[in-house]
Amino acid sequence: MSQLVYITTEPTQTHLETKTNPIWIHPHLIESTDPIKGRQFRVSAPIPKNTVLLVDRPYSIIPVVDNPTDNDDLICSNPACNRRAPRNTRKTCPNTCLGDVAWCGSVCRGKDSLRHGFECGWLKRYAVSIRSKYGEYDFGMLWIIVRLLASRHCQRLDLDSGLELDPGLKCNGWRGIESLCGSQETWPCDMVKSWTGFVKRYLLDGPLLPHGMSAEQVLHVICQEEANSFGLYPRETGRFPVPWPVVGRGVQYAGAVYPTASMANHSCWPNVVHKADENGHMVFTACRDIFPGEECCISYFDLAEYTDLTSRRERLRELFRFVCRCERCVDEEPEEVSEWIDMGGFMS
Ligand SMILES: C[S@@+](CC[C@H](N)C(=O)[O-])C[C@H]1O[C@@H](n2cnc3c(N)ncnc32)[C@H](O)[C@@H]1O
Repeated sequence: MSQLVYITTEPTQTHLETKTNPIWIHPHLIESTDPIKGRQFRVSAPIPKNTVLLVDRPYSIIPVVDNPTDNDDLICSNPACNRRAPRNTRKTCPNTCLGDVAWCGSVCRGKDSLRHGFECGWLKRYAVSIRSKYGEYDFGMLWIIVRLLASRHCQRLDLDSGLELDPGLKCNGWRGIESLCGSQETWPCDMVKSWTGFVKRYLLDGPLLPHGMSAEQVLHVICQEEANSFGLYPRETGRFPVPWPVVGRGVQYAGAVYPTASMANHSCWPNVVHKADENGHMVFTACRDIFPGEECCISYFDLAEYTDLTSRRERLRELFRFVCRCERCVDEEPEEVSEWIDMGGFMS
């Protein structure tokens, strides 16, 4: 059922540093489909430990920091940069739309003017009130959606946003966003209802947000974003067995949607670790030797924090609403639970 999709050259330092190169995929990384998990990555030939398997750039990325004015972790808003914007050298929005919006310098601010122009009025009008009314999580979710729409806007105008489509890569650009899993059926009715309200209040097509999509389409994008977005942390996620002494992945500094990296399924015994580089590009690295035909999985959470089967499954249920069917969980589960899940039951 698997097909070879990606043929690329070997990664080079120059490639990893190039901002216009949308993504890099190891030639032995292939896409296939699993009847339960959906799309997945597999390898077609042996992959030695420590090999870089994927470098993907975000289609939408937002900073996630407390007190942006005091924080050196704020990222540059220019998608072609996304480096840290230290407080003493950063440039802010002349329209003072939001303290979390910054650029590492005036060159990046100038290059990002079209993309930021799409979000600026919306942020100025709604950011403070959404934050105070609904809190940081919902504000972040809505801002990621606005930034997805902003990237789509730039891509449609065919401007040099650094997000241009490569015809050989079906997961890149807005087409990649459209291919993400997640729909109204994935999420409980009360969440979908609340998101429907958000769309009507804050995300409708209009002069403030000229995206040309219907409310139903925007709601679908939220359902996809919630099933696929990544938190960015200063240290890698997914080493197992957990090294001793335990070193956590650190404090989240950004949230992002990666069209290709989103194809990776979760395992509680992952063979791939993931971490964003200094440009916010998501890098997948083999954390052990991987054999031909094996699935490549990352961990969606910090394995040092959730150790037993129940807490791991509960975490995934909370975050993504699925029952983990990775090798480790299936091995650890009592037989009657396994039969119940196979019959379509859901763990509560
Ligand atoms: C980020 S997407 C991964 C790619 C996805 N399989 C696809 O088809 O696009 C996350 C979704 O994949 C599925 N998934 C990922 N890991 C899984 C696992 N360990 N067990 C069961 N389903 C899994 C769940 O449906 C989850 O909501």
